[in-house]
Amino acid sequence: MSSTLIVLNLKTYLEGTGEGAVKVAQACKEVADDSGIEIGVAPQFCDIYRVASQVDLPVYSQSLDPVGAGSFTGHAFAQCVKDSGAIGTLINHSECRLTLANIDASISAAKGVGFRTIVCTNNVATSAAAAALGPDYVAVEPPELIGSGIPVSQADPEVVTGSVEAVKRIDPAVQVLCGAGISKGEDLVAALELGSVGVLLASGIVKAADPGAALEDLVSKI
Ligand SMILES: O=C(CO)COP(=O)(O)O
Repeated sequence: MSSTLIVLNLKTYLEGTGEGAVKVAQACKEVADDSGIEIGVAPQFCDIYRVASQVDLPVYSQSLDPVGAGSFTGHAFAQCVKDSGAIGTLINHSECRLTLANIDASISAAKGVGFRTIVCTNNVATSAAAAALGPDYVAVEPPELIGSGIPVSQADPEVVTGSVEAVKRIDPAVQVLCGAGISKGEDLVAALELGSVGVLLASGIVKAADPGAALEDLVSKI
């Protein structure tokens, strides 16, 4: 039985010097501690160090580049992201898409530093393709539902069940998350009932008037 995972992607919703990201991460930690459910947070690169050094919570980068040390201006180098305090990374988010070759190379770079890898996909076919590259998780998020407030579990349950089936067929060790429009307790329950092991989410929590209360609601039904 896989354990439930929630990853909160902060995207570029929060301005300032990281205080907002730390505050949301603290709310995640409180809810994780109270509920026993693993919650991770993916802040902007510039906030990783601050969040990871102030909050005892798994921190992910929002992407990672397939580069080593050297002349790679403007890239996110896995070792430095790790040294900043991250334990894993999103790869190929819909808002930060990569070529197939670079998804593969980013997974290798991430694994090279012991990172947990979450490859985002947009449909069943790309979920299957991502599974063939051997990440820890595939997170299926239909782009048209991202930020819509309409949960994928309701609007497109087949993309979740189809991804779960396809991924299992390709590599049973890869686990599936789903995301897009997830914000409420019933959305998380539905996501789990569709066979995913958790959710990747953003606006429903980050933009809520009280992110802590929104997180409490998210975990309230399991
Ligand atoms: O893109 C997402 C998480 O990575 C989903 O975003 P929303 O939760 O805002 O729909």
